[in-house]
Amino acid sequence: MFTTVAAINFIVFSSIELGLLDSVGTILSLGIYAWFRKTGNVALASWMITTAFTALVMYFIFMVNGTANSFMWAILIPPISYFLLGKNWGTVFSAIIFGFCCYIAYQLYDSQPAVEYSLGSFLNIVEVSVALLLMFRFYEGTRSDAYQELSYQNQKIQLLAETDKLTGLFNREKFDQYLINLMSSNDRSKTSLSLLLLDVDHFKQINDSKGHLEGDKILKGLAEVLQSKIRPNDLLARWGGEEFVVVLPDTQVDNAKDFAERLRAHVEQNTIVGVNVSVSIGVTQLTAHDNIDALLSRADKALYKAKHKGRNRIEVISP
Ligand SMILES: Nc1nc2c(ncn2[C@@H]2O[C@H](COP(=O)(O)OP(=O)(O)OP(=O)(O)O)[C@@H](O)[C@H]2O)c(=O)[nH]1
Repeated sequence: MFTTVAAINFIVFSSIELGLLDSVGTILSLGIYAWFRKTGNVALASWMITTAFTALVMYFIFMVNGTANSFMWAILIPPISYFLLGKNWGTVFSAIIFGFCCYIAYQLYDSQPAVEYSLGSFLNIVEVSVALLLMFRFYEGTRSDAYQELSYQNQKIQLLAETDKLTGLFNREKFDQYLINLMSSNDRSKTSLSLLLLDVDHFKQINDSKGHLEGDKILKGLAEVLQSKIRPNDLLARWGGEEFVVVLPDTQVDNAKDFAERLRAHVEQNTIVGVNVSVSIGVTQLTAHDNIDALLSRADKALYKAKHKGRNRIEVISP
């Protein structure tokens, strides 16, 4: 920008002084940029640019004594200083430049100069307008890029916060949240909602004989099997350890029992990553007066019953 303005001043106005001033601006900008590329010191480069630009603008306004719409150049200081130095120093630099303009304007007011409108006045308006336009375009670009990046990172954090790392299923927090929402949604889904609590049998023995890593693979494999068996509206989550929970909306307990039996049989009849495993499942249904704890406690009792009765089976506790 300085180079263009310097050329205009040298060629159009034949003004050595203004041309030199803008050449100093060009040299300073290039010097600071080169220094920044070498050191990567953003903070100091921002200070140097803002200070140099503010000083040059003040000197220019002083030199032409506020004539020819030279005050326009002061408008560029707030966007530059706020963007590069932040809220506090942006305010300081803006106050300095506007205070300085008021001072010069006050002198002019006293001396009551003739109103003049020259090619210089016009070019000052054009140059500052173009600079402002480019500056705000750049700011908006960086703002929307930052916003997009932030949204993306937020989504990632949200996903991490509600996902179980090993299986990729929803975790217990997400499960709680989902169930609370579902239970408060409407009465019909409230009372026809069933829940399965599923636990791998003798998993400690599997871990002991095959190793913890193999145990992890089995949990992952089981999660995939369960996921492939549920409906799109059902929710499968890892309850913790070797326990999984399945929420079946719009499902009466008899249907939930049949589904649980099919799941159990499927696991029994197929190997998971080459290992024979079995699961026990506790089944129950939500009542109109249940809260989450009461519902889960019933499912847990049903699961305990299944374990107690020999494992690899399902047990139902109806409300
Ligand atoms: N590999 C692996 N093991 C886990 C994980 N979470 C819990 N476990 C193991 O799961 C086993 C659960 O053991 P128990 O609670 O005694 O239950 P169990 O051996 O399955 O016996 P029953 O439930 O009574 O049939 C423990 O050995 C835990 O270390 C995990 O993320 N990965």
